[in-house]
Amino acid sequence: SPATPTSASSATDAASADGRCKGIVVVRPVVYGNSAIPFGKKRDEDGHTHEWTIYFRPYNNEDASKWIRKVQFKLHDSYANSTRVCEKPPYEVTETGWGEFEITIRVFFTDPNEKPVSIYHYLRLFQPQVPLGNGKFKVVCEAYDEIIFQDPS
Ligand SMILES: O=C(Nc1ccc(C(=O)N2CC(c3nccs3)C2)s1)[C@@H]1CCCN1
Repeated sequence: SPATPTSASSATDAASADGRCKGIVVVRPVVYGNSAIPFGKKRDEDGHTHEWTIYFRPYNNEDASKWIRKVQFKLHDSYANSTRVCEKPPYEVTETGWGEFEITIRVFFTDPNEKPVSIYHYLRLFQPQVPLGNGKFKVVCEAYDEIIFQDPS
């Protein structure tokens, strides 16, 4: 096979037969998690106690749609349409409920060579509290992570 460059002076130098850029690593910092606000009292019609939002976003304020094709949020099966799809930013779902459960976040990429990734977040309604300044509080439970693309297209 033709001699491959020992060091890629640029991504185009490192392109190989399959169109991937060998030796290139792209790191995408992300944040995912949920916020929640208590109603204050249980809602009579369904017993729900909180409004919450589950979200996935780039850590920096970039246009995520350049590398993210869509984001799916798989809620508990008791929710109608329990697989929610965001085709464009913001990648978030706001719902109401009374308890905590695991949500699967599945991220699909614009690069057809990249498989989707699944991220698991346990919805939190009670801790950690963040004061709103008016004697009330919200809950924010989120994590920083990085999506690593090895030899991207
Ligand atoms: O809480 C928990 N699981 C939950 C699953 C779903 C929950 C919820 O909040 N809701 C269902 C939804 C709807 N109600 C009516 C129509 S959809 C509102 S809570 C577990 C149990 C032990 C520890 N955590």
